[in-house]
Amino acid sequence: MAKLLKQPLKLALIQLASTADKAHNLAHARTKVLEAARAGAHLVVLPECFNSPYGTKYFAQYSETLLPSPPSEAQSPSFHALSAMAKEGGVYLVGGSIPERGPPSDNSGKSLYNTSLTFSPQGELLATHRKVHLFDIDIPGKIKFKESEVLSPGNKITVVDLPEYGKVAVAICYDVRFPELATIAARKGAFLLLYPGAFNLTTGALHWELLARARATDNQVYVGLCSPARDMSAEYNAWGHSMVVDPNAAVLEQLDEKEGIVYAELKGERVEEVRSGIPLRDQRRFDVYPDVSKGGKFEE
Ligand SMILES: NC(=O)CCC(=O)C(=O)O
Repeated sequence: MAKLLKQPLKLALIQLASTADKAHNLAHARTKVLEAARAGAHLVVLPECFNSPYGTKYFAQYSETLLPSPPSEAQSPSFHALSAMAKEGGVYLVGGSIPERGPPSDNSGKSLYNTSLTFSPQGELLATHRKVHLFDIDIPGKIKFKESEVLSPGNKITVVDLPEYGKVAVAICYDVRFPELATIAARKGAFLLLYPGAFNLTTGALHWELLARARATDNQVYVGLCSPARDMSAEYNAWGHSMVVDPNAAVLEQLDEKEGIVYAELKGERVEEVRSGIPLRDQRRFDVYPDVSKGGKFEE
């Protein structure tokens, strides 16, 4: 069977310290992406909302228009900055996420999205992922957040082909809580699930590592979670702890809450070794439950 990951890949997750100043954030992201590229990274990832503060009241103010594609510099300075950093560094770049303004995807009339752009080492746009599961939670006394007050959800699963390496799935933060999305992406051949994300101090402590390791265990793939650095003067305090987990759910590297870069060397043999030791792929019972990756529906 052909390897899912064709050759070793050095992954870098940038736990970026962002501010309220978009131009500064873009310039700072460039410095860190080029640092990762100089360190030999082939695939570099930025955090969720890396160019803005994270909060429902900021999405409209920081939003950019991506359509028609490619947008002009005035429509989307972040698109152009990300494309240029990927090209300058000669790396694949998953550009975290940015607030996007676009036509509404449903009848809510809401026209803002939380959107991730992936670029090739030549600076070409390879994929766009709009956050599918919006972060709506209410834990009394701890945290209440409702992205759906202002955002529309995306409607597709995003798997990007990096021709020299293989397929990578990109989703955003709260999407990690939904195992179907990860399983469909893995069954479509992804060797790595990447989630730019900004968990908080309540759920981060409880679930961040657990979910990364769960998605790796379920699917026997690498998982990368890339957070902003924590800023206690901001309204939303990100958990940090960007991490890479291997296909057997071992945490390969993890940061604390401060700015930094996590590096990990991903190998196709490791995916194969884990899958041949515990051969879940040959043991599924699609006679008992449907194959969600083929659009199967459960019938009682
Ligand atoms: N930005 C997000 O989607 C946050 C998700 C989160 O904190 C969670 O607990 O899930």
